[in-house]
Amino acid sequence: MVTTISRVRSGSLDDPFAAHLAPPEGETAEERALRIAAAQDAEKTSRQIDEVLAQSEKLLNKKKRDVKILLLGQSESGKTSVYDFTPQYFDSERAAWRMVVLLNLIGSLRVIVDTIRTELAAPEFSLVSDIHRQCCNELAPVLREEDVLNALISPSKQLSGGEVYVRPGGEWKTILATSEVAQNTASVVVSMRDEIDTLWADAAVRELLEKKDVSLRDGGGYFMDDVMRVTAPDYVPTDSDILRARIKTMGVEEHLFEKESALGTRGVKDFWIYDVPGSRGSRAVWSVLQAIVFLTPLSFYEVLEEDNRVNRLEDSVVLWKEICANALLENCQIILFFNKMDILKAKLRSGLIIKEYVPSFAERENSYAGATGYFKEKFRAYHKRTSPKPRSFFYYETTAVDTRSTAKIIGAVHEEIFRKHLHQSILI
Ligand SMILES: Nc1nc2c(ncn2[C@@H]2O[C@H](COP(=O)(O)OP(=O)(O)OP(=O)(O)O)[C@@H](O)[C@H]2O)c(=O)[nH]1
Ligand SMILES: [Mg+2]
Repeated sequence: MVTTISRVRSGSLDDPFAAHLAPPEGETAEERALRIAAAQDAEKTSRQIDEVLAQSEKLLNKKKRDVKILLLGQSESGKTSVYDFTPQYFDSERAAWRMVVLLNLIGSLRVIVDTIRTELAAPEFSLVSDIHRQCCNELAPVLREEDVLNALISPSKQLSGGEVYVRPGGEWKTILATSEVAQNTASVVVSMRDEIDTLWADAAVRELLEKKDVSLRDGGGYFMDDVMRVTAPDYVPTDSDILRARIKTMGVEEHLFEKESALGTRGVKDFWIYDVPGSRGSRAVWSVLQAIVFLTPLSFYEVLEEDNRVNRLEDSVVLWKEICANALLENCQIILFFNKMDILKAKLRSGLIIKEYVPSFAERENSYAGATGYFKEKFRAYHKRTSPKPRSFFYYETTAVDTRSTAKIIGAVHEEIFRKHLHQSILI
């Protein structure tokens, strides 16, 4: 979940672009230990991702004449969503996605059961009673299935921490679709569907969740309102279920996006899209790319989940400059997507005042056009200033969850990338 900061933190910070990663003032020894432990965890995850990427590099090198596009952007920027609009892509995979939906459902159920148990353990008057305790006990076998499935598909237990990570390459889909263990999980959930639904429909439970500020609806992976539908024995996920389902990829995910055989002159055949979770990919992979699609939400009003002292937009800008300046990428097209524009519009409608977060925005028009125009110029200026040699600046405003408009934009982007690639391979 993302925390919202109320204001720019101190007068000395001009705006998010100027803020820095220094430890907070007055940090206690305990806070310091926690911060260092978190950094070490992140380092470990990043090392594992690098290993996967090193393997991918070999794969990439075999695809010399194909077009290779890397999706980049901080965690949660929309990299995976932006290519999720091709329904045919999912057709063979619905059995696996059914399991992801069920896993997401169990995840929500776990949050509910934990909240009830905590309340039951509290000494004072409680909203829930022994009936709920019994209900939670009955549901324990369902909750256990979460670990069972995670053990089946997660490459590392330590990394999962309540969230499901899978290895890249789609192998997990085959496992989920075909393994007996997964089939058994589905049967356990199906056999308890009435109990799950009853618990979710319980007024006291709803009141408790509200009182404890437990919001299950944020983000993807929310299926509680569809319990009876998604736990039907013959349930097959719809496209929109698949888009909503949430699973994290550990390492790079490779998609063969489309056969460009009609355009396949001079052996240029396919478009490969690489989706790397988190923000940074391996530098070695960069040298073989034709294009990077760089995603950033304009979330100047938010701080990073992993470090609440760093503004999210500032973090994106740091990465943007690094990408633009990198010598390995000097021939690579970099295409900027301002994503989650639906959220920005909604925030502005509900009264967001930009200059309260970005003082340098000053008296410019506090509107969607004002915001996108201002930040576009910032990104363009960094692009121009840091690129090793001149190159065009490509920029789009996107709402990745709006699949139809995104499909159009991606189509245009591919055409542009393809044209440049063809041009270059003729020159070589
Ligand atoms: N409202 C809205 N939500 C979006 C948009 N793009 C993505 N999301 C949601 O934001 C969340 C994160 O999107 P992902 O595509 O998983 O982000 P990611 O960049 O792949 O994240 P990692 O894999 O963790 O690096 C998901 O719940 C998406 O449904 C958008 O344009 N608008
Ligand atoms: Mg992703």
